Amino acid sequence: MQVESWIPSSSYILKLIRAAGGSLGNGNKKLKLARVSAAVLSPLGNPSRASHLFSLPVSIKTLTPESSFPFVSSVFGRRNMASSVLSDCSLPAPARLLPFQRSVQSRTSQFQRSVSFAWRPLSLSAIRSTASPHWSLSASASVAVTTETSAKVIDGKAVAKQIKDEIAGEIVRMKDGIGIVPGLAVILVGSRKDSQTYVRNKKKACEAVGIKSYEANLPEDSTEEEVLKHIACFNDDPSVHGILVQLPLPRHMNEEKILNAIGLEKDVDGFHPLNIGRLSMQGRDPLFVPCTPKGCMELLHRYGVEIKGKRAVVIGRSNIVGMPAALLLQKANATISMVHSYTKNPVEITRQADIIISAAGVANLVRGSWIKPGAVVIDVGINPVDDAQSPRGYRLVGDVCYEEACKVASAITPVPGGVGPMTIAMLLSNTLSSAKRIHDFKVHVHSFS
Ligand SMILES: Nc1nc(=O)c2c([nH]1)NC[C@@H]1CN(c3ccc(C(=O)N[C@@H](CCC(=O)O)C(=O)O)cc3)C=[N+]21
Repeated sequence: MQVESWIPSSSYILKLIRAAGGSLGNGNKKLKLARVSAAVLSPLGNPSRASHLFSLPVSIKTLTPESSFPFVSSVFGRRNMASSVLSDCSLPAPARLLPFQRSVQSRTSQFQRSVSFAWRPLSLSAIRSTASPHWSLSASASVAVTTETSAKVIDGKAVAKQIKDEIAGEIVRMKDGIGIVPGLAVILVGSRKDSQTYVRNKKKACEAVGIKSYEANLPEDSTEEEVLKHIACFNDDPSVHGILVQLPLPRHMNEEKILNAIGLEKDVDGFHPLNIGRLSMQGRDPLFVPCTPKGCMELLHRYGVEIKGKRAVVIGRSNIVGMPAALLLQKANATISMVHSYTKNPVEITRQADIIISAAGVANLVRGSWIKPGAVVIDVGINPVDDAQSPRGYRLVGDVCYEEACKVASAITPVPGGVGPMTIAMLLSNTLSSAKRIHDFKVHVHSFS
């Protein structure tokens, strides 16, 4: 199955809703408690599948890619965006149909066993040589193994900040050494609010570390040729070391054709098929690794999580996250399984994992019961759920029911503040290493990139 073509069947959506603790059927009592709110994004703006749900007692929103609802399933990209915003696992307990029922005693002992794998209690050697004293301090707090277990929070924001500081230092070194400043060009087509926000954030991040940013904003109705012309221009521009075409592109454009036009040596997103192809081959290395999966791996490394020989499950198989994440994990010698919309027993498979990377784009899909005690959980999902309390009218939640997962996992990334900031840090890192490669500037021993 191609993720691009994935529109979940209504039965799958129902399964997800149930898995997330929602209740859809008979029994008013259950219903009252479940307060399920589901949003189904129809890639064609056609609510046909969603309409099955209208007959059910859940509140459904049908979204189109043009909808003002931001950030829908960024992990899936455009045509494939199908997101169920399900009952929040912070809702009253009865909505959680899959509680963890284990005695405190046994849970503790299981933790002690698993912690020994996840945390070589973070000795300095477990952390990459780039770790600053500041960092090692925060990372060295080991996981509390108490009766009231709570996962260590993998602080993506702090790691990203540290990486950005390292990058800024390297950029000064490069500028002083050879008078070159790395440049990143971002092409944005159309006026999606979420894309505009992402592009703005990338620009700010570039400025903060000393990368020069270039921007091409094209109207929604631009032709493919116009986009290709801009790419050709940036390909030829020696001050540009990285080119990023913000996804998703408008529907009338051929994403593959456009991404293929980016010069391989400037493909800082790592989406070029040759880069992805090399990622999948033994003994080959891509010029660039896609930013989000690279950020996930960096978090695992910096928190001293051993990958070799471990069982890893990746949920979702998009071109930009799930697939490259699985390829990276297997390159790091994990045994990987991929869970997707056709997987018959996702809970059973996910529960075997020592490391879970979830990139499904479905809010609260992964419940506590999906997680093996002591597993490390990386949550890539950035799903908006309505929240009247929030100034934006929504808040972001991950694919993982954080509250439940905290009690089972040994470490977990929060949303926001987990993988998201790492994606941007990796983009800066890829841009810096591109500039270094193009200008043959020596990689600093301690530099990040
Ligand atoms: N060519 C291309 N490359 C991408 O890498 C790419 C893309 N297109 N299209 C959209 C997705 C999404 N994406 C994110 C980057 C940062 C955050 C991020 O920093 N998130 C913050 C929260 C932001 C907020 O609060 O609004 C966090 O998780 O803490 C999220 C999502 C990159 N993408």
